[in-house]
Amino acid sequence: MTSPLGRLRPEHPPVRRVDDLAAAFDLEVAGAAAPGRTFTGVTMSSTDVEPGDLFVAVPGLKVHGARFAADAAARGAVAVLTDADGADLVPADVPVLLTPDPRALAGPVAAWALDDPGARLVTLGVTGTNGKTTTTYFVDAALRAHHARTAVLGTVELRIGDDAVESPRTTVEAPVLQSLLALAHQRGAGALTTEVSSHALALGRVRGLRFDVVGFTNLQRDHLDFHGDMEGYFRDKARLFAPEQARRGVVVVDDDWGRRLADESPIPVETVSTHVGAPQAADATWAVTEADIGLDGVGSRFVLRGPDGARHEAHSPLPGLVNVSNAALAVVLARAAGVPLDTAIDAVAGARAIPGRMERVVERGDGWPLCLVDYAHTPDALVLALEAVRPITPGRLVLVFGSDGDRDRGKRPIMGQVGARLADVLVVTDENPRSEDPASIRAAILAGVRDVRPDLADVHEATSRAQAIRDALRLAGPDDTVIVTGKGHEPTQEIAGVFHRYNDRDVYLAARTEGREQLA
Ligand SMILES: CC(=O)N[C@H]1[C@@H](OP(=O)(O)OP(=O)(O)OC[C@H]2O[C@@H](n3ccc(=O)[nH]c3=O)[C@H](O)[C@@H]2O)O[C@H](CO)[C@@H](O)[C@@H]1O[C@H](C)C(=O)N[C@@H](C)C(=O)N[C@H](CCC(=O)O)C(=O)O
Ligand SMILES: Nc1ncnc2c1ncn2[C@@H]1O[C@H](COP(=O)(O)OP(=O)(O)OP(=O)(O)O)[C@@H](O)[C@H]1O
Repeated sequence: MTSPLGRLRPEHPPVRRVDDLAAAFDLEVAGAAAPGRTFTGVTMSSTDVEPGDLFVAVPGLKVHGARFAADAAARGAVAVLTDADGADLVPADVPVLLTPDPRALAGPVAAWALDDPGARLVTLGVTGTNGKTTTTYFVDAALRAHHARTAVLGTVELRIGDDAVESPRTTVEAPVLQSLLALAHQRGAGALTTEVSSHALALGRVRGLRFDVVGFTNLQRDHLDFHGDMEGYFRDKARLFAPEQARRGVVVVDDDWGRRLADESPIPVETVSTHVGAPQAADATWAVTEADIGLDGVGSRFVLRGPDGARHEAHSPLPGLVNVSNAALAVVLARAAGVPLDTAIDAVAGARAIPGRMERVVERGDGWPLCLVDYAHTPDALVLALEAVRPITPGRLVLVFGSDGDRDRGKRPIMGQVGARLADVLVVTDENPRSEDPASIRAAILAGVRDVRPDLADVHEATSRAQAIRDALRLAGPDDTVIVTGKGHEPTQEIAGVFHRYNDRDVYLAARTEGREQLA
């Protein structure tokens, strides 16, 4: 992708005085005097500093950002906001604003500097372990049907209207979020939706923005290295449902965590039950009361019962029951954000493909199998993905997969077992080996495959991911489905510390352009 969003900053930002900032946030000014000094931007990373910026130096998990204050000043930073430890590291000629917790203040200060851009458009945030990306794209589809232009931020990309850049992470740092809100407003967007990761909530990346509506998908075991235990993980997620962070919320109550969040939420919430026949459906504000998985592979039909008891026919445009959950949540979120219900239902039904999320890259026909890309990179997600694809596969299900290096080793044989149990033909290959030996990762996966399929029938191994996809296409017939999982939209593959440009979708498309006879 090129960079049509430029520097991710608004044009002609307001000019702010450093001493006005100090007065507004009751900050002590140390170091060099600041009278008359002005700033026009805020950043937390010295490498992103532009002339005229305020540099927010936070105590990091690895290093104190103030170590880079001299670098920031050399690039044109006019003042530094930091804590007492950081202040000692700032060059004497640079004004310092002191706060005990600079990370917590980064968002509010950036919002103040840009005249609170979040208040000028409708804002939505989606959190939860799984389904954030999918739900934000469904919500965005509904918002697009109601606003002339929208923005969507998350793991896949940072998009305003039709301009997009690759995203550095699921939720950008607080000053970047505020800049994007201002830029989106400047470019005529009426609404912005962002994924909100648990890391973002723990590290204050959405502070300073009060969302109009926030949503919760589900909570499953993940990221416990960072949050400590499930209780800590839940507490961090629940921060999004605080009065200073959001006006109202929508919570999927399919799991115990969602029910607890709805019970304890200090902001008003609507609840959504998405499992047909679940006991909580009776008390939920909204409930999915019927769901038929579409056998055409295009998605599912479902019925959403509203708070007044009315039944609404709706559709999820992606396969699998999880996407009925995501679509139901998206419809209710969009309605809470002001989109008429019927408009939201129609727009979600027609949502366009989400990069790397059950993405149909090549349609079945002309001798080609149906070719999909999905981001499933955990055993649970792989089960869901393969179960969703089975009903739309008249022939054999061909799976191309691997597992990440330098990450959870325990899941590798489990991924192998899942693949061997639920797919017919396996091509085991590499994901992002990072610093590990790719062959030993594949061997760990194959050990799991062997537990289920000791003779390794229809099991193949490929040392290059692109070759693995081509092998799968060669093995697949027109009634088969090929699904490549694990990397989704990712534009690179990390091998031995080097990021190589690589994308699963591109490999499918290149093969189709070359023609089936060239696949050998
Ligand atoms: C665990 C975690 O989230 N760490 C975040 C944290 O890093 P840190 O505290 O270790 O920062 P540090 O490296 O010690 O540096 C301290 C400060 O010095 C600054 N610095 C550093 C070097 C330099 O040259 N100049 C400079 O100014 C840094 O910008 C930082 O502000 O603060 C940094 C900046 O504030 C973040 O960039 C960094 O995110 C890292 C890159 C990251 O990968 N985070 C992942 C885990 C993450 O946030 N993931 C979630 C999604 C999770 C999911 O659902 O899958 C996400 O939202 O993407
Ligand atoms: N509602 C859901 N419940 C459980 N699993 C889901 C749900 N929605 C999607 N998934 C599975 O999780 C995987 C990731 O989906 P998605 O990218 O939408 O989630 P995410 O929360 O954005 O995750 P990530 O932050 O890793 O991108 C998909 O491959 C899908 O198989």
